[in-house]
Amino acid sequence: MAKYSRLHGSVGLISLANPPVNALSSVVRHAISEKVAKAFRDPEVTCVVICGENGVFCGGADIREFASTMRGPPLVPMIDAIEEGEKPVVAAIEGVAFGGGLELALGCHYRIAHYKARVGLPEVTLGLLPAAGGTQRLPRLTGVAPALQLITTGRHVAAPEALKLGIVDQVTEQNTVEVAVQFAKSVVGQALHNRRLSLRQLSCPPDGLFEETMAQIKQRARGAVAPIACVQAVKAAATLPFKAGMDKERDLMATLFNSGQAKALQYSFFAQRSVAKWNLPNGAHSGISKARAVHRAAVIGLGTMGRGIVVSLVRAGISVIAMETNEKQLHTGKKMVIAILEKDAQKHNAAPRADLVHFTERLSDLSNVDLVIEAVYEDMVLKKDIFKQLSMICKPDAFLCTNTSALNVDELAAVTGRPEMVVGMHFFAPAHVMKLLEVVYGQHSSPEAVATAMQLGKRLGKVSVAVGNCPGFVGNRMMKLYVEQAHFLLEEGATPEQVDEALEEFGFAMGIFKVSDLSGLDVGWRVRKEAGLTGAGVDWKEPPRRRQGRRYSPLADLLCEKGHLGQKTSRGWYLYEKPGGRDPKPDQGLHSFLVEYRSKYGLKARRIDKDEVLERCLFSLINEGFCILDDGIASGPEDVDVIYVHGYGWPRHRGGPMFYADMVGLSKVLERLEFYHQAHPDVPYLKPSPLLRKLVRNGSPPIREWREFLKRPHSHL
Ligand SMILES: CC/C=C/CC(=O)SCCNC(=O)CCNC(=O)[C@H](O)C(C)(C)COP(=O)(O)OP(=O)(O)OC[C@H]1O[C@@H](n2cnc3c(N)ncnc32)[C@H](O)[C@@H]1OP(=O)(O)O
Repeated sequence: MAKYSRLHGSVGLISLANPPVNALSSVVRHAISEKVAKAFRDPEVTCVVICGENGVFCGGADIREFASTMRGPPLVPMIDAIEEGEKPVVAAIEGVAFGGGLELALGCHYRIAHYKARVGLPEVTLGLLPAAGGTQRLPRLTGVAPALQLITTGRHVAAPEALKLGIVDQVTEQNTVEVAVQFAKSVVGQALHNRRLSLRQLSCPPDGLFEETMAQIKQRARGAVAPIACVQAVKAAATLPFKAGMDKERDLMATLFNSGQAKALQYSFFAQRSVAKWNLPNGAHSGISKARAVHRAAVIGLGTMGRGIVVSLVRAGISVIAMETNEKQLHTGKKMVIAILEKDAQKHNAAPRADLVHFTERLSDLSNVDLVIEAVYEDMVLKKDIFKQLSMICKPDAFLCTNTSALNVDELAAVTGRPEMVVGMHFFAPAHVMKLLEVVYGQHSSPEAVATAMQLGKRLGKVSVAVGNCPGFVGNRMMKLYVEQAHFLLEEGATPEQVDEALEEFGFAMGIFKVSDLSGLDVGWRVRKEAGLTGAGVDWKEPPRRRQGRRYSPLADLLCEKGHLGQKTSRGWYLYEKPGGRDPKPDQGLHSFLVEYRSKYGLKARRIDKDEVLERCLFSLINEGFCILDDGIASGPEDVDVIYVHGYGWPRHRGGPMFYADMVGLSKVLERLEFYHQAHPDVPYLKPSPLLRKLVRNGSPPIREWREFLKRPHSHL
């Protein structure tokens, strides 16, 4: 809704009141239309100010309404009516003016923003375009190039930048509404013609701007259609009269609005918010569990992961003790951490925050920290030794966290005298860049420990998801099967290029073999050795290409044995021009190696099409996602999807693996898994999960109803 009052006798003040973000629901749109008409009718009112209650102007259209038939007055005529009015209307922007909120402000004749406010048109991130005149008015205000950049990326800008771009007329550090009211009174009687953006002429955009932008977008959008429609709409602003541009904007929006991509992106928006409201099988949940403040933290191990974690903590203003026993690693780690912090400082024109980090070789220096994150390499014996020592050295109420990506958190907790204070904090490399954090609760982790790790993740700017303890947790447990299928496809006749091409066409930023070359083939090799799948622990009585009773491909192990570890050695699944090279080229040597390998094991190469690549790789991963839900390791499909979108390069416009399964149709996923399981009985994880079967039996309910089919958590609290 929106409230109306009269200030100083002549100023009509309309306040949007729809907490928490004053979204433009049908009720709000109705109220705004009514209040604007009332102010325009009132002969005592000479000017109008539109603001939002509770320090937020407006978070845009109400996204929840998109799933049903849109009711209430549409935005376009409402905004047009404001612009056409004969009394000056001023938008007083606090907090945010996003999407329809900014479009509403663009319909006003003036915009005053608080210096901390942000404005933007993020519709593209929801699979849409700004269809309430945003694509037509913004270019007329800022010029075509800046508008094109903002609309195609959805980037938000802070008030000072908005002022430079001409989006707002004034920025204030004082009470924005009061400043806007005074401003509105001061412009009464001035001509409004020039303030109506729809009447402004656009200056010619630079030559080739649209072609270049379109080419860049096609390259980086990975199949997303909304950015392309955004370019077309802005081009219409630059080439057509306002009214015709509005028609084009409306037509383009009509094609996007009901698209699968828009549904996926809107699902992702809410999924990301839902994971913050975590709940555990024992009944603990975010609503009742209090986090403890972390003032001082420590990171053990200054390899790639440790360094990134230190940087993330410092960026959040937390003082850190960075501990590393290897002198050379300590030296290199320190240099790299300081270099990143200095680069940050340069970027923000501020002093480096290196004073927040203390580097040490002594574990005993950690006696007074609130929370420790162990980030040494994946060796259970080493980690146990560290946790035993930490348990004795750290103050009794310090949380002990491990950055393990797959090892048993309970086993580590068991060697400490405080298992309730132990949780996993699984960061993704590079930790100062990647958004995802899996917070792994063990059998004994206290709600306070989980809440503290989740809260710390939020403070570090991460998307944190609480997950249960099992080998690989959620992300890596699913990933393992996807990687295995890709290796099997090579055995059966595919090349790394064919597999990667299919995955990249699907929307992954990089195919699985390119990712493997980038991270180093030795990472998985070490894990497989630990698991007894290769190296000294193997039971050689088993037939070749079988381990622990099931199909196994030793292809990656053989490459590792040859020293082909990926980019760092210039050879892996691809060829690189030099060690550390980034540009993968097909490797004829690798192709010959595959031919020899198949011939050695009597495997007949066959043609494998893209559909099979996608089904084998993605459906096996999805099937494991259903098992994870059934096991209670993730509390809902949104958790799995958020992990895959933010940590594993799953294309956001496809929502995530579980959302994708819903889109494809659960019965189709089940039918294809049954087919592949029959064809490959020695791959047990292709057997459809009981949860998937149960959902299909129950008529394949939409994803938002899946939680009703999961085992209910039992409260032990
Ligand atoms: C006819 C088609 C027209 C389309 C034009 C549009 O306007 S499309 C919408 C464009 N707007 C956006 O994309 C903004 C989305 N929101 C945000 O970026 C952020 O929520 C925020 C406004 C910057 C606030 O961030 P903050 O971190 O403070 O809070 P949350 O993100 O946690 O949000 C709080 C709750 O509000 C819900 N919510 C936010 N925006 C909307 C919205 N536009 N519509 C509906 N609901 C919204 C959000 O889901 C949170 O809800 P909870 O139930 O508390 O989880």
